[in-house]
Amino acid sequence: MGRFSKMHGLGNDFVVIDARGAPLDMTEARARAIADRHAGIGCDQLIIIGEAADADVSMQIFNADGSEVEACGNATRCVPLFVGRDVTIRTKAGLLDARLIDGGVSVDMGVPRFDWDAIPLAYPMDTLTMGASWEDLPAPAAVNVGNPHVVFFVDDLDSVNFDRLGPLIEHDPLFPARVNVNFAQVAGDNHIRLIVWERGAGLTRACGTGACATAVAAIRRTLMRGPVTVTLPGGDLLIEWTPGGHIQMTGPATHVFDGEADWSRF
Ligand SMILES: N[C@H](CCC[C@H](N)C(=O)O)C(=O)O
Repeated sequence: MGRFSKMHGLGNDFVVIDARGAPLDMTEARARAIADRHAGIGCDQLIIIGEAADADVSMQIFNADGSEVEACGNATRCVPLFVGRDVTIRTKAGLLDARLIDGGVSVDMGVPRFDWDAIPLAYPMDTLTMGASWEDLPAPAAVNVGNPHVVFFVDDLDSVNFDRLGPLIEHDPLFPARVNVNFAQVAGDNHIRLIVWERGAGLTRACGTGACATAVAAIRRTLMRGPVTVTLPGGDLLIEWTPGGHIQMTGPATHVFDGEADWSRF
């Protein structure tokens, strides 16, 4: 039997497995089965905490479709709560520092990247205002914050057909690694409303890396100076970034319950 914790960051929910001392051979199929909300435990992402030679812990991230990915902002905020102290985390995207603060967690999410081949895109293109369009959406920005994001700034977020445009753009051949699709509306000085169709998970109640990518794109486009409050369906994140620097993301993390499961059954 293996122990796990059910956790979430603003409603973006996770099954977090402690594999320190007991490495777990996770496959895409097994991750998909665990994440399944009908036949499994159910989550947006499956998170495996392991040992690391160069950090306090390692973190593996699997989307609900089973795909293993590089970064997950909301889950990164859950790790210090799970471990019980401030931690440096080894991820596929690099080393991340996460520390407990009054009422939440603050994470250094590293330096964003903007080159077309760092997003990645299938061919060279400006990533501040992309030369690509989908139906009546405006030209987006693209940002890599450990994982790939495309950001559309729209005038009326509530009029966007997320369920149609989300998967259409996620799977567009312009994005050889697929992409997380961010629909953003400027809501005031240093305030953005955001809804994210996540790569490998669909619409979620929050996306931490999406909030980072969107705030960075807004500052790059001089729509605001920051720090930026990003309001997602599940609540608010504070994103701080100045060009050339690291992104600092601050927000809540929630532990819901602990459980046990026989992973060989999935
Ligand atoms: N769907 C993302 C991973 C989870 C990101 C999100 N849950 C967050 O909080 O950053 C991807 O495929 O890159």
